[in-house]
Amino acid sequence: MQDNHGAILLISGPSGCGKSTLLKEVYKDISEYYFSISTTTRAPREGEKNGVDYFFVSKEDFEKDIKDKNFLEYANVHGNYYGTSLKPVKEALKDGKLVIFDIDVQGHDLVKKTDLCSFLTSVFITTPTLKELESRLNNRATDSKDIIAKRVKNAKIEINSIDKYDYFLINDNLDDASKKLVSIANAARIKASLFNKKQIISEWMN
Ligand SMILES: Nc1ncnc2c1ncn2[C@@H]1O[C@H](COP(=O)(O)OP(=O)(O)OP(=O)(O)O)[C@@H](O)[C@H]1O
Ligand SMILES: Nc1nc2c(ncn2[C@@H]2O[C@H](COP(=O)(O)O)[C@@H](O)[C@H]2O)c(=O)[nH]1
Repeated sequence: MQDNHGAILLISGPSGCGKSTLLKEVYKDISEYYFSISTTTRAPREGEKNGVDYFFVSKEDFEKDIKDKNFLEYANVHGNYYGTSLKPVKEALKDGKLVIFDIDVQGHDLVKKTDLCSFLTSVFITTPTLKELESRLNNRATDSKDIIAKRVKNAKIEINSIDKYDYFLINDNLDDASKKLVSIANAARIKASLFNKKQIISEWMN
């Protein structure tokens, strides 16, 4: 019986709640993972590297990828395209890796509709308050006032999707939140391994 199962850990949450910061902490404590690097039409921020943070592409190239069916999911988020490439995700799952998605609520809904949903564990992350979210976006100082206002406005819409997720995590104290996320990542592998139920039942019956 195969015991090397792939799994998907999908995290969403309003811009600035600390998803990337939390993931950096989690990577210190988990192994055999693959972070799905998204493709986006957003301009790179200072310090962001192509192929590390995102694959930064033009709108035309993104639309060609849509046409060629290269995405598992894609969405317009805060005015730009973002998408998850299907091929590397499938390969990582085949290799038994824990595949990590940092995607928005629309992407979550779309992944849930695909045949990869059996591998999925999802977590919605927030700050304790909306004020704290705004303050983190301001302190991060990577976006203009207009962009921050748009992201805070969208946060109020995104929070309504909270009940669609398996877990809800408040990123208040970073250390506490990252420990909880490590536990969820480990549970995600166990959940995906239950996929083998049918195989076990059929072995018992034959
Ligand atoms: N627990 C925390 N307490 C205080 N500040 C935090 C905490 N976690 C993250 N931050 C800070 O909040 C800011 C936003 O964090 P981060 O960039 O990780 O958010 P994000 O959810 O990945 O945002 P986006 O969706 O825009 O990519 C950063 O400046 C980060 O240092
Ligand atoms: N539906 C998707 N959403 C994605 C993807 N990659 C990132 N995101 C989400 O976009 C926002 C904004 O990110 P930022 O880097 O511009 O601050 C954030 O909520 C991400 O989770 C994707 O491939 N698909």
